[in-house]
Amino acid sequence: MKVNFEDVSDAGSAKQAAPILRLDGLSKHYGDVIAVEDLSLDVADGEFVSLLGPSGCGKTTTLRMVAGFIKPTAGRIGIAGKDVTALPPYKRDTGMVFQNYALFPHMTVAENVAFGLENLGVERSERMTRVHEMLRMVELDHLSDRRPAALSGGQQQRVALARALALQPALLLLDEPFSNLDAQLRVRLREDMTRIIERIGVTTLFVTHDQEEALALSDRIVVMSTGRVEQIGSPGEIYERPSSRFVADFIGQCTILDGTCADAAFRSVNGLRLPFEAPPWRLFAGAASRTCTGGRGGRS
Ligand SMILES: Nc1ncnc2c1ncn2[C@@H]1O[C@H](COP(=O)(O)OP(=O)(O)OP(=O)(O)O)[C@@H](O)[C@H]1O
Repeated sequence: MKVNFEDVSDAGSAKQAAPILRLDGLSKHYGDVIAVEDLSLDVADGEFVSLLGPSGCGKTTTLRMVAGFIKPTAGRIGIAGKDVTALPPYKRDTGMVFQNYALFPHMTVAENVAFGLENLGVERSERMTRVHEMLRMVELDHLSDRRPAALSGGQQQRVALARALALQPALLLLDEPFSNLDAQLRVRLREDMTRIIERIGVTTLFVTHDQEEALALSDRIVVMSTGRVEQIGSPGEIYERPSSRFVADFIGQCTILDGTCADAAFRSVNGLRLPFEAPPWRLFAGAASRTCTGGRGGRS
């Protein structure tokens, strides 16, 4: 898929419904290692898109190029109507939540959430209003004076989300935010986070290697393998019409007969063997406040 990059700068004009994120031919090579190769993608306003694939497929490199922490070898990145390819992270209008929370240990919860706002020059009273609004949203207002070490993993990750959202970013970047949490907490935090993200309506790019998570949460999924895009589609499309053996294998461990996923194939989800008609997002539909039509019910 190739995109025309020229109309990104029209995002503020009346004629567009320009994407919030546009990647055009994005590549990253480390010598002979191809981390990401020729990735093009548009993410619409309010969309929740997952980068999904096995370890080493280039998900994190892609997210970090979008955030501005890694310089692409080739290609361009547009965010909210601006070519940001050459801009530093703090000028990109993104908020990021990392796998390991990345909170400042010497600061209180409120100070952590306020930190980015201070850097942006938001004045004190506005800063305090936004900090408490965000902490109320993640239900941690009562812990605003605690330091991160006195919080559980789930609470720390909610602080990290509050910190990212306090910046009111055009694009929220989530780098495996649930992977350090135990299974039960993971599901609970996932529900909380997706409810908040949906309420705010912020456009989100989410990195995960967890098929079930991607199927349950996403409007669209980008399946990657060895730096390349294998398929982009809604959870329903990816699950029911995998475009390659790799996608079929990776998404559902379905049985492949004669090169196609056979109708009789069964998929394994949480140790259960499910027939094709019971796609896994249905298992999460209630938990993740989703409809049963696939992922987030498709806002696009
Ligand atoms: N600084 C680097 N130097 C050389 N190779 C790198 C570097 N960073 C990443 N790579 C390689 O680029 C490829 C993509 O890495 P990346 O971290 O993006 O994968 P990933 O899909 O996020 O994997 P994981 O799920 O394990 O985090 C891998 O083969 C990795 O070894």
